[in-house]
Amino acid sequence: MDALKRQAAARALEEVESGMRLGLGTGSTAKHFVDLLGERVRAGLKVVGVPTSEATRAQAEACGVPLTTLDEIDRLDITVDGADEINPALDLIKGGGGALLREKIVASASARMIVIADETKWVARLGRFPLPVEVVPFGLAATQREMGDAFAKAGVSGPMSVRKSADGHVFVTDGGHWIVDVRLGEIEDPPRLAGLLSAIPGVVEHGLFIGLGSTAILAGAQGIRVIQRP
Ligand SMILES: O=C[C@H](O)[C@H](O)[C@H](O)COP(=O)(O)O
Repeated sequence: MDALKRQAAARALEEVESGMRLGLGTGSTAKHFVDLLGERVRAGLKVVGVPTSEATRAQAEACGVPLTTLDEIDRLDITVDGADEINPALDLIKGGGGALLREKIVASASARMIVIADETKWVARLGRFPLPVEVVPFGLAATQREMGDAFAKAGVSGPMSVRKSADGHVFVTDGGHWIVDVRLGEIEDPPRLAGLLSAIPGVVEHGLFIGLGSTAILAGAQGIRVIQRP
């Protein structure tokens, strides 16, 4: 599986040209991209990156990829990032690694978002992967009640759990927030659910990426598929 992730990352690197401003994703697949990008940078490629997490920042710095921020430049050419699920509309579930907030800000500031993944991430309908929802710790129970109402309006339901780290403590995002993972099963109308969740005050962001993915690069046993958003 790791070899497939690296193949998808290598194919995405073919889209990168000198002078580009890049969004650098987070997770085990995006990590391959940053690694391969670092090799090209050390060989002379001129790019600048905006990392989507502190983990990616540390990796990019170690690889020698020059970094900037969205305060210093206004637009990015391409963001390359992984996903937890990808559907045929190239809508995504992201946030399995907890980086969804910065990932969405960076993808939104990019002319193109290239999603890299192994074939197992491709699904007919989003929702098998628990939907991550980033929340403010204050008023958590009230926020979860409103989330439950939003799920009911969107025709889905499922148990919610506050994400824990391996050490048993509550997982805290780079932004200082918590993540509620929701096991919904198939989501019939992801754009509608995305809108309902975004309207809840205690929800900082959610892992539904609607209309952001431009291209998906999927690596599988039969080779690589490149899919453009319809
Ligand atoms: O928060 C994490 C990100 O959304 C990741 O891009 C996503 O979870 C996919 O990660 P991986 O490539 O490790 O499966």
